[in-house]
Amino acid sequence: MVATLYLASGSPRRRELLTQIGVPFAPLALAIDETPAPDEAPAAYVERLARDKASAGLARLADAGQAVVLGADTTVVLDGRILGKPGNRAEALAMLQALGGREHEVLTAVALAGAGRCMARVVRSRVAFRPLDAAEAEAYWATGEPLDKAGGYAIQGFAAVFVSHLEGSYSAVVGLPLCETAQLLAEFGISCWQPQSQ
Ligand SMILES: Cc1cn([C@H]2C[C@H](O)[C@@H](COP(=O)(O)OP(=O)(O)OP(=O)(O)O)O2)c(=O)[nH]c1=O
Repeated sequence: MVATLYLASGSPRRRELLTQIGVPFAPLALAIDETPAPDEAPAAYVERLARDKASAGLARLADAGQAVVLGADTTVVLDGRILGKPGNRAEALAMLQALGGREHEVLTAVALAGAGRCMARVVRSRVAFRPLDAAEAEAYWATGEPLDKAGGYAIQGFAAVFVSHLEGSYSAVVGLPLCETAQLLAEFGISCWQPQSQ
């Protein structure tokens, strides 16, 4: 019997990305503390959060024996420093100014929990921004896009005009590495490209 997949995420991007590869799922709302531990390395941090989201989601389900839960986490890393979601305008402007004219990393982890195990993958991408001035950062803030995005920007949105180079996984930067996600799903017997009626 094929397990039911649950997506433990409030991110509309993750819902869209999973739908893009033809994987049906049920949404699962979760609240997880996303504070990094002291001196936690960025890759360890995103993997821990993705695993926590998947495991906490599974623990919430009555039919956990038949379920697989997907959790994911994305963070931006500049000079080894984790840039989470900006809490306000000043933080967003500072992040954008710091990212301008530089290359940074985007780390996304995806984890699947079910059938007594939890498997995770971490995907690392490099993104370069062209230089941007204070007025552009301010104008970008005014679009409303930065607030709920790691690093204060959305590559899939208006911030695309800042991105001069990308090396790695575009879907991972948006929030879910689709190649690695499909491989993990296959480990749990869940295929992609499923007909919509299923
Ligand atoms: C860098 C970048 C991040 N993001 C988003 C992806 C994630 O939604 C968000 C990072 O925060 P996350 O904590 O990874 O995810 P979330 O809080 O939105 O959703 P949940 O924890 O419930 O799964 O930033 C973009 O949409 N585009 C980008 O270019």
